[in-house]
Formats: sequence, C-alpha cells, structure tokens
Amino acid sequence: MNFEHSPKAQDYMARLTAFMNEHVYPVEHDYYDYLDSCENRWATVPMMEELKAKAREQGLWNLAFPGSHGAGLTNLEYAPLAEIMGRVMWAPEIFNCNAPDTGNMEVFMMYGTEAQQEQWLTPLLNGDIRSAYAMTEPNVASSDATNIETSIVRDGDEYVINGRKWFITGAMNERTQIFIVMGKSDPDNPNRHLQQTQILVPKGTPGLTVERALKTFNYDDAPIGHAEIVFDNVRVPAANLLLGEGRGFEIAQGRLGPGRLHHCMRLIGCAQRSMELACHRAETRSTFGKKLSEHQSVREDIANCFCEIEQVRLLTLKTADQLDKVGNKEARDLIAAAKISTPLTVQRVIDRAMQIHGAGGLCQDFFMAEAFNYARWCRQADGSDQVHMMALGKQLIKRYAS
Ligand SMILES: Cc1cc2nc3c(=O)[nH]c(=O)nc-3n(C[C@H](O)[C@H](O)[C@H](O)COP(=O)(O)OP(=O)(O)OC[C@H]3O[C@@H](n4cnc5c(N)ncnc54)[C@H](O)[C@@H]3O)c2cc1C
Repeated sequence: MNFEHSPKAQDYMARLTAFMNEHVYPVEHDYYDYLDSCENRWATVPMMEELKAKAREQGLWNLAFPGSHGAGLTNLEYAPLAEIMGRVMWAPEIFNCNAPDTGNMEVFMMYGTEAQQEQWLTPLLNGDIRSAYAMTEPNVASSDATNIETSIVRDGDEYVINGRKWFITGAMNERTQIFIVMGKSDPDNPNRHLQQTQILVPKGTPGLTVERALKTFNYDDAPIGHAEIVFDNVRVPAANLLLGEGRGFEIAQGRLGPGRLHHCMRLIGCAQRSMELACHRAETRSTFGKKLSEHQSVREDIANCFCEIEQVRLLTLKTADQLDKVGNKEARDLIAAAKISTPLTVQRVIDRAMQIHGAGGLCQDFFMAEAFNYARWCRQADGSDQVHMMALGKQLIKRYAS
C-alpha cells in the first residue's frame, strides 16, 4: 500500500492550500457579515463570484470529476482537496465542487441526453447556474425511496407532476435553474424498483412553487438553503425525462456513490481544522494555574480527536481508491462504512473542540458550531445512518454467514 499522495494530488494540494490562505480564510467572516446585512439572503454573493473567477483562472475548478469534464483527478486524488475545501463551510462552491451540484452534474454526465447536457451540464460546469435534486417528501418516510408519492404521469407529449418535497438543497438559491425530480410513473409495478422516474423541471415552470426555507439547528445555510417545494400540475415536455420511465431508482443509486464520499472528505476537513483550533486555544488560555494544554484531560481529548480523524481519513481514502479501481457498485460496502462512520466521528471531534473553546466554541465567532450542524445533518442527507447500516449489515451477513 502506498500512503503517499500522487505528485499531481500534491501539486493541487499545495495550490489549493495557498489559495485558501491567501483568498479565503482572510474573508471567511466577511462572507457571513455580507449575508447578515444584505437584502436577499438567497441572492448571489458578489465575493463568491470574484473568488470563483480567481479559482478558475488558477485551474482550481471542477476538481471532483475523474473524467474529461474537470481536472481529471481520481477520487483518491480529489479526497485531500475536498478535505482542504471542507475547512471553510462555504469554500467548495469557489471551486465548483459543492453539493448537490457535483452529484447533479454526474447525473447529467451519466444519464443526460446530448441536448440535456448542452442545456444544463455546460452551464453547471461553468458555474453559471445551480441545480437541485428533489426526492425527499414530508408526508412519507423517504429513507425508503419506494414510499415516494409524487406522481409523474404521461399526457401526450408532456409529463404532469404533482407532489410535495422538502429539504431540497439549493432550491432557495436565485441561481438554481434546474430541478431533478424523482417521482412515481408506475406505482403499481410489482417490481418496486421500477416504479420511479426522474425528470427535469426548469425553474419558473408554472405550478412549481418554492414555499419556505428550512433550517437545521437554526442554520439556513444561505445562500444555498434547503427548501420545501410544491409541484401542482407542473407540465414539462416528454424530452425532459432522464434515462427512461421506470429508471429513477437506478439513477438514484448511481448518483450517490461519489457524492456520499465527498461529504465524508469535506467533513474530515471540518474535523482537522477543529482539532487544530482546539490545540491553539488550549495553548493560549489558562485555568487553575496552568495552560489548558497542560491539563491531562485536554491532552486526552486532543489525542482522541487525532486518533479518530486518522481512522475516518484512512477509511475514506481507501474507499476513494476502491471507487477508482472497482466502481460504485463494487465499492458499496466501503462507501456505506465511510458514510456511517465519518459524520458521527466528526461530530464527536468537533464537540470536543467546541468544549475546549468554552462558550465561544458554540457561537458564530468560530466555525465549529456550523461545522457541527453540517456533520449532524450529514447523518440524514444522502440517507439515514440506519439505512446504510441495514444495507451493509445485510451484505456482510450474506457474505460471511455461510
Ligand atoms: C440538510 C439536509 C439536506 C438535504 N438535502 C436533500 C436534497 O437536496 N434532496 C433530497 O431529496 N433530500 C435531501 N435531504 C433529505 C434526506 O435525504 C432525508 O432526510 C433522508 O433520506 C431520510 O429520509 P426522511 O427524512 O424522510 O427520514 P425517514 O425515512 O422518515 O426516517 C426517519 C428515521 O427512521 C429510522 N429508520 C429508517 N429506516 C430504518 C431502518 N431500516 N432501520 C432502522 N431505522 C430506520 C432512522 O432513524 C431515520 O433517521 C436532506 C436532508 C437534510 C437534513
């Protein structure tokens, strides 16, 4: 096993770190100040557009795609880069590497027609528009995609869509132009994995309403956001179908391999930065006659942070390597293991770092509180922990029981 990053990855890591040091960390809080003072929290943040232009100029753009659409990095090479971006909550978008757009771009790459790619993939790759992926519904347990109730019904040359979705990331943002919507076109099909269909709904289509922004632990994640949206007799041309009727489940499965792992990679960046901040804090404040860093329990907390970060980083790197070598399907056990372990572990690491910071660790002056929120919601987004455990456990029992 070679634990060294490739020369190409090392080159990108150095350039990305330099970019973060020069252009991102110094304005990290300005970004939030702008959002707090602007009139529309869902509008484009001018600073973001300036940073995107700089990143693109420096070739730090579309780093997530192994193929010809981006920098041509493997998943293994991308992992340390996503970790570096994950150190600032809003940084991935600067490099066009943010969720859910990377996952949605992959959907267009894998399943889009040429016309769909030209209309939606090209502007997404250019960072000119944003996109949303609409599957989860408030009225059914959406962990089980076969529960989805939104209907997609053919009517002549069109499809008619009716349903309600929530937690749709990106739907609040003014630049989001396209919704990839999962619904049922054949609810009575005895094969419950052939009931679903995915279809493209452009923003502004009559009957599509963004009703409200949802918050997690009171974070609205502006300007991206997570929204509740309604489809009321929304009509789109039949050409907006993705892949074909009844193939929605297949697309959902294909979409989530790398996307799930990208969250893990970014979360490791959150954890690493939290640990580093905790070390700094512990060294610079004192209680009961000695530095915090000299108290045994503080050293233990920091040591445990390190141990746990190493564990999930190695797991994530191994999973990325397997994704490159054997693909999504064959690497699914490791993807599940990383998806189960990383958010929970990172949550624990950040929690320790917050504690070492005292009351300050819980407030907006440090990035830990928002990062904790991110780790916590990653235990639901892209599938609840329990669903991944169910699938992984089933596979393992099948493999080892006989
Ligand atoms: C911030 C955020 C952003 C999101 N972004 C998007 C998005 O862009 N698009 C989108 O479509 N969705 C999005 N989601 C939704 C996410 O994908 C769903 O929340 C997730 O799939 C779970 O569905 P549910 O919320 O309906 O939970 P339910 O299906 O109601 O599950 C509730 C709980 O039941 C338990 N459970 C379920 N199955 C099992 C089992 N087999 N064994 C044991 N326990 C079980 C688990 O504890 C689970 O948490 C987002 C969620 C969050 C929090």
